Amino acid sequence: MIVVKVGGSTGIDYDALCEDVAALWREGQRLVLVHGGSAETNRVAEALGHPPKFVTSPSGYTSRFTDRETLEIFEMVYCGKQNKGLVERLQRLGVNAVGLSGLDGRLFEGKHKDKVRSVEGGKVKVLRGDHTGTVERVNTGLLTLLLESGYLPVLTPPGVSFEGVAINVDGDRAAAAVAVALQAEALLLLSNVPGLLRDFPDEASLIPEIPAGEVESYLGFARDRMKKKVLGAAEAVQGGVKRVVFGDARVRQPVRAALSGRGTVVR
Ligand SMILES: Nc1ncnc2c1ncn2[C@@H]1O[C@H](COP(=O)(O)OP(=O)(O)OP(=O)(O)O)[C@@H](O)[C@H]1O
Repeated sequence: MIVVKVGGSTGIDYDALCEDVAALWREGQRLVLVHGGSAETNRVAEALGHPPKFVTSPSGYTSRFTDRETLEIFEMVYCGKQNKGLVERLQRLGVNAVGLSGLDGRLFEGKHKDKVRSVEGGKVKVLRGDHTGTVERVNTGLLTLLLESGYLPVLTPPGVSFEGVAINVDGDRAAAAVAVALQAEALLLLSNVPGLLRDFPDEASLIPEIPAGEVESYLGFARDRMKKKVLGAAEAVQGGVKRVVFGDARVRQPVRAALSGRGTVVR
């Protein structure tokens, strides 16, 4: 079992990704696909007159402030355009893909965080009305049911709170939770960079390998949202996933490339 998370940043080649996924699936590789949609969500939010707002916590993590309207735009893009775009590509390639959000069947369940602390102009402010959370429980039973019946699950945030409210969860960390829940042999986090760069955006500064026990000490190289990927990788290896790869989703055969060790390999 492998879990592949493909981001939603600009430059990602979704056709190449789906061709690779479909070929591997036909060869018998069990797989779950998780995806993002941040760039398109920003574009649609601007177009709808509700521009995105990002907050940086005192510990340096950046996240989308998700009020109810943002959550609805987020769902339109993640559960709509992005999810169905991937499912359609896979269906055209003969793979019976099923697209679900973390709300469906309580696939990604966690605690609703209504408040977020944000550093603005050197001061810490508390913002209320946030719909975010962290995945604490994965509905493994539903995933197994689908996989055992021959369906390829294509999963996306949002998740669901214990009270049944939609919450924006980080896609990389959700993918890590799925990989741990399914005891996957590998988690591939594919985005629009070659891997974790020591000196972002210099692509020649790729870090080829990170020992599993030292992932968190590499957080310092990651800026803004890359930090969540590094955190997700740490959570996956701590949860028993043997290998995590930060790979490039702009290339042909991006899944095979990451599986063969191209990118940043954590093990
Ligand atoms: N040290 C670094 N190495 C590589 N990328 C970095 C680094 N620091 C910051 N980044 C940024 O992290 C981005 C990848 O994270 P991001 O969450 O934006 O991507 P994604 O997973 O494709 O999107 P989504 O949030 O839609 O799933 C890169 O596009 C890059 O701009």
